[in-house]
Amino acid sequence: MSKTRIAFIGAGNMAASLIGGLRAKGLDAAHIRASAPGAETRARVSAEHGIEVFADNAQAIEGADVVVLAVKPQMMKAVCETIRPSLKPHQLVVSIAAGITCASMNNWLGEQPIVRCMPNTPALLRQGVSGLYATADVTAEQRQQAEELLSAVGIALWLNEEQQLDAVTAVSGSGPAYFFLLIEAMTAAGVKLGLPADIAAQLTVQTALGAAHMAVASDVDAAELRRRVTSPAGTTEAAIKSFQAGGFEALVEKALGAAAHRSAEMAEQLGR
Ligand SMILES: NC(=O)C1=CN([C@@H]2O[C@H](COP(=O)(O)OP(=O)(O)OC[C@H]3O[C@@H](n4cnc5c(N)ncnc54)[C@H](OP(=O)(O)O)[C@@H]3O)[C@@H](O)[C@H]2O)C=CC1
Ligand SMILES: O=C(O)[C@@H]1CCC=N1
Repeated sequence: MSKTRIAFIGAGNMAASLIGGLRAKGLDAAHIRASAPGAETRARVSAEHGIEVFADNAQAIEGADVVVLAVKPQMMKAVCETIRPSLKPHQLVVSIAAGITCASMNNWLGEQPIVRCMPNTPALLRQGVSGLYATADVTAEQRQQAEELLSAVGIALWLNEEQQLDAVTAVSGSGPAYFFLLIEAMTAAGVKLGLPADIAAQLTVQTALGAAHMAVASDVDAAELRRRVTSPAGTTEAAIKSFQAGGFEALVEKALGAAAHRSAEMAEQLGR
């Protein structure tokens, strides 16, 4: 990784997280470039990370080993078209865009080694998790470069089938939002039960953090950890019974199904 040259197309939230992770892992700022249309974005990312920035995407990818596409899915086609004439066959393209397939990117870019990934926003704190899929053109060295890029901001997990990225998007890509929703709902319920809002929020967030740490550190699964909190005929049992009577598991399955479906639908709508 120390010699890899990386160009980011798009310098928003996710790109800035990845750049921060790479810098923290010791990648020289001179090996990283980024492009974005907004002068403010360019000034911010350059000031924060000391990297060279460009308004022109084609200029940004000059000399790069890895080109990271970190723009919104709706921008991917247009962005691919801006870099296609300058892209060299050996340059690895890494896309983090939701719902844009490798086949679409190959149509827009020409035949090119591609790694398609789905990271998530805890990458900002280097606590992210990503799913990665590589096309057949990707070499072993390029797989390693992609893995090092994503593991600079968390855990990187390889998938054998591209379609599984729809499920990764549903579970972990969008996942932080589900936990935030639960935090919002538990805080509001705590307030309804008589707690001051700041106390309800602290109790909720620290409980989420503690539970996540336990789930990571424990050698038993989440179901067993839950059983250990749930005393027979106690308070937790009353709450869990209420969740389950409301169809909690089925609702979670339905929600994640909707996210995965939307990912596949975006591939269909935006991939042309
Ligand atoms: N947010 C999330 O939770 C996750 C997002 N993703 C994926 O990551 C990608 C980026 O998302 P995110 O970082 O949140 O988005 P942001 O909106 O924060 O960043 C998008 C960036 O793209 C730049 N951009 C827009 N048009 C162009 C162009 N023509 N050429 C070059 N750059 C351009 C924008 O520039 P400017 O700032 O100047 O407008 C901005 O810097 C998306 O595809 C999303 O699906 C993946 C996993 C999780
Ligand atoms: O909501 C979205 O479409 C993006 C992809 C995963 C998280 N945010």
